[in-house]
Amino acid sequence: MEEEKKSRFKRICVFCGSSSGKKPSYQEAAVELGRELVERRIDLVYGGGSVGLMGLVSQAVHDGGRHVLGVIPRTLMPREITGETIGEVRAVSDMHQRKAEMARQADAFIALPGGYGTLEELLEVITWAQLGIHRKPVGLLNVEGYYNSLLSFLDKAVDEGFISPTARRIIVSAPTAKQLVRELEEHIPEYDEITSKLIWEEVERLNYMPESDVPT
Ligand SMILES: C/C(=C\CNc1ncnc2c1ncn2[C@@H]1O[C@H](COP(=O)(O)O)[C@@H](O)[C@H]1O)CO
Repeated sequence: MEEEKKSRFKRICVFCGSSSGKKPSYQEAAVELGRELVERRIDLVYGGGSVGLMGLVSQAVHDGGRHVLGVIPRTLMPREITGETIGEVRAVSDMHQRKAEMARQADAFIALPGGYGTLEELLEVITWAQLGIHRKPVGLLNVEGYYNSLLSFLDKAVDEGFISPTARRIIVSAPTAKQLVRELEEHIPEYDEITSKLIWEEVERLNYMPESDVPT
């Protein structure tokens, strides 16, 4: 009998398209990621609802018996906009509260293919990591090279002196869910000296980002 995989993460936040994308491989990757979380006994936090890849990953985690938490702004709650959310639903007042709550609840982040919403969520948690607001790993599931042009752009930003090599290494990318989660498990975050000295009192006061108790 195969031994159950253990994880250092209790809950992972997944950002992904509210659309399904044109290639079946995007949908397969969402289901595969959900199953990988189940196999490692990791719970899910995501943007709520059942549309697009969001519905596929949340259904796979729920079907596997893990806890699913959907964080959703009240405006997006009508079912005709977002669809049915399975598992626990947490209503928040706006999109900013949603990102903060999803980040607070997670020990790591993974972005599947998606559009503006996914990119915005991904770049925000990377920016927060860069500023030392959190120390949670950030993964990019680069299905069939979907994010190659983004990764090339980030390399250009390093070459041009806008992103430090340390900050570039915040993103862990891999082509499959299995590889990505394995790499995130082993990832040791690095910090620029200046940012590691910043104290985010305001952030802590608002209870946005308490330190994760995930061992690094
Ligand atoms: C109004 C439209 C769709 C609403 N549906 C959404 N339901 C829940 N969460 C959403 C929705 N749209 C965006 N999000 C959040 O952004 C990410 C997906 O955005 P993308 O632009 O599709 O990549 C996702 O992680 C959610 O947190 C009509 O589009």
